[in-house]
Parts: sequence; C-alpha cells; structure tokens
Amino acid sequence: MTIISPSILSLDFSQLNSQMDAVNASRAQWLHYDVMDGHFVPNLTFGPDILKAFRKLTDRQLDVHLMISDPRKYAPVFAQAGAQWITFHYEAMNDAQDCRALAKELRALGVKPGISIKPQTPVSVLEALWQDFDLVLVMSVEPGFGGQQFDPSALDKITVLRQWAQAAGADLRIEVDGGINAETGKLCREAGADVLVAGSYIFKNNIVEAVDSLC
Ligand SMILES: O=C(CO)[C@H](O)[C@H](O)COP(=O)(O)O
Ligand SMILES: [Fe+2]
Repeated sequence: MTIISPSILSLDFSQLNSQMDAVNASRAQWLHYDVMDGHFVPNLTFGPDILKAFRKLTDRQLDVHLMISDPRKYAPVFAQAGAQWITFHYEAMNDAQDCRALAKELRALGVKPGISIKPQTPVSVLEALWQDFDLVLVMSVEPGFGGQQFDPSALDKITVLRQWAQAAGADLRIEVDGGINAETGKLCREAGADVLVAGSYIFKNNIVEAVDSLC
C-alpha cells in the first residue's frame, strides 16, 4: 500500500489548524517535515521546536527530511523532538562509513534512518549502503523549494532500488519527493516507490481529495 506524506513546506501557516484538521481527516499516514539550513540548500525552514508542536497536532508518523550540512550534529536533536523517520543526504556526509554510523546512532535512538540522493547523484552510490537503512529517498527536484517540476530521471533510480530490495528480500521503503501529483505519483508507484511526498499538490488543492488521488 502506498504511504502519502504531505509536505508541510507548502502548508498555509495562516490556516495551520484547519489545514492540519484536513490532513488528519485524510488517508495520509505520514507528515513530511523539510529542514533546510540555508547552507546545504539556499532556503531556511523549521527547527526541532516546531516539530514538537506538530507532534501535538497529529498522530501521523513524522517523516523528517534533513537538507542540512551537518546531519551528524542535528539528526539526534530531531529524534529527541519526536521524529519516527529521519532522512539525511548522502551528499552531506564524508563517506559511506559516516553514513552507516549515523544510521546506527538513529536506530539506537528508536528512529528509522533514511538516506537521500539529489537528482545529480547516481543511484550506484547507494549499492553498498542501502541495506543499512529502512528508507531511501529519491529526490525528483533539486532540494530547496516546493512547487518545482518533476524530474523523470528519478524513475530509473526507483526501479533499480526496487530491484535491489526485491532480490535481497528486503523490506525497504522507497520514497520520492518533488513535483508529485496524481500523474507523476502513478509513474513513481509503477516504478516501485511506496512513499509519495507531495507539498504544493496537496496543500494548494482540496487536501483530502488530493491525498486520495495519490493513494
Ligand atoms: O524536499 C522538498 C524540497 O526540497 C519538499 O519536500 C518538496 O519540494 C515538496 O514540494 P512539492 O511537492 O511542491 O514539489
Ligand atoms: Fe522533502
């Protein structure tokens, strides 16, 4: 079954309570929380205290996407703040050993670790790494902003990841983020993704209906 993770990057914060009521009434099982530091990406968003506030607003699983230069320092802070899933970027880490060490640390804190690659990063960098993670996040836009167009090169990466996971009999979540709507979401599901992140498509339409159209 496909998991839908609405991205609060596109939530209208002047309508926070009513939009969260709609998310809670929808079939979305996760809530996607984009953390940007103005350094790894040219934009700034939310810290751990705001995550704690969302913990009070929903019982959905909190899916934190760290677009920051120093995930080793801050990932544990978001674990303490209530995240169930924490995904950091391969490009922000020194090497594979570093990635594995942080995944292990997150597991010890009771969080499921994810690793993400940007559109320019080949999926082959994950071949020796994906088994240390519960989730791989394939970016289908350059990270930093909502409302961009879907990059179809994500589809081949999803296909390869699903083949690796199936061949190993592994229960890997494959998440895709950026430019997801009913049409691109279907292509991603067919390629093997099982978690769809959508921001502008959900929050700029009827929230319950938009989630339904992605399931
Ligand atoms: O990580 C992100 C941007 O870096 C967001 O999760 C993503 O962009 C969602 O927005 P949209 O669905 O509007 O593309
Ligand atoms: Fe994201």
